[in-house]
Amino acid sequence: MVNKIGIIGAGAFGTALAKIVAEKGIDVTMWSFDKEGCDQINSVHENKKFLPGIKLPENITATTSILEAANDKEIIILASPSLFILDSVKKLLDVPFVKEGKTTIGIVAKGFIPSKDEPKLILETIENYLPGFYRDNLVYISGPSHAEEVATGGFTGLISASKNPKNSIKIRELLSSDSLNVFSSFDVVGVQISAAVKNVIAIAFGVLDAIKERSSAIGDNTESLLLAAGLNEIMSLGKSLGATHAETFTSIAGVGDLDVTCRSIHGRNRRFGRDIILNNILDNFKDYDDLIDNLDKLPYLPEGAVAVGHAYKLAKKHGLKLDIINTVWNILNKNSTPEDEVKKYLKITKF
Ligand SMILES: NC(=O)C1=CN([C@@H]2O[C@H](COP(=O)(O)OP(=O)(O)OC[C@H]3O[C@@H](n4cnc5c(N)ncnc54)[C@H](O)[C@@H]3O)[C@@H](O)[C@H]2O)C=CC1
Ligand SMILES: O=C(CO)COP(=O)(O)O
Repeated sequence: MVNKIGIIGAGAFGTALAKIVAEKGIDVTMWSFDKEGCDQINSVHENKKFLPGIKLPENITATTSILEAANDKEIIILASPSLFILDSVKKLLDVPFVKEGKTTIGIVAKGFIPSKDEPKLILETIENYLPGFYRDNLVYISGPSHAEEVATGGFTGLISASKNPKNSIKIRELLSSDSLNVFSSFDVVGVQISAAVKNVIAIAFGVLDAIKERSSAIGDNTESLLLAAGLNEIMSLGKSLGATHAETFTSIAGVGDLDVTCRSIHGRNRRFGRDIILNNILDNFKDYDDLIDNLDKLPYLPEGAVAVGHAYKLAKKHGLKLDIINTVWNILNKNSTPEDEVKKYLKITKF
């Protein structure tokens, strides 16, 4: 029986998972990037910036020392956003328990990692940094799981994907609770592609959703069309990159997460798409690079804005015509107006 774990990253999701685990009587040490957030978790038992209004159990403690959070823990969950995950992994390399392979590592970040040749999946990148014995032993955790609902006990399904079934079961047992139902999968590639690309589709969905408020040319029918087409793009890219199980895309890791990210009021990628239309948010950035360099100026993190650049490159490399990914890429690069890009995608002339 595991009695203490480390969670690297004290954002909304890391905190929500910490709460689920701590309520089972397992002590949780969280690594927090920011000192103020760390102090708040320890003093008032709340993560006011990333998960406000949620009282945290007292067996969750926070620290700004990765060593303290990760050493001597049988399981570590990496919950930094995809943009920063590699920095967190590099810091883990000095942790004796990690160096000696004594820990099982789960990862929840959704996105790609840039590399010289072509964008890489999170697990394969992390494996290359960690000692060799972690190869094929990491666990990827995904599924439709907005932190706000996980933290308040909203019934949620998750997928625990690993090439090593013992490890996926270990994470499944750690996270399973009255409100969290966790399933195992071997398809680490399919699950990761689904998680990264649904964020891109959700930006397109948000754009459409905002236009829907202004025009009867876009309705629920149009949005479902986008969802179905989006799932096809996820599947095409997934198959090209080595997804092993077709069922991944019809599971909670595929269509489930796509649906919640597109439709939930908690969805940040959807919100970003809506802000593009309703608040002209792209006017604040010179170009795509400026947007990516200044993502931290937004009040929320739309990881799909980063993922679209990677997905666009991968689609090109694999000779895939993925129209929604192209549309979001064109919108963020301001190749024409978002409305014109949507018209082009739908092959219509006016709203
Ligand atoms: N929020 C959600 O509902 C869910 C999130 N996820 C995934 O979990 C990962 C974490 O997302 P959230 O918890 O939502 O993040 P968040 O947006 O709530 O928090 C961002 C976190 O990043 C930290 N941070 C900022 N700059 C940093 C840096 N330079 N280095 C390291 N950390 C830094 C912040 O201190 C904060 O802890 C993401 O990849 C996301 O896709 C997965 C499922 C659900
Ligand atoms: O992955 C998520 C839900 O499963 C969170 O999606 P957003 O990043 O769009 O909020």
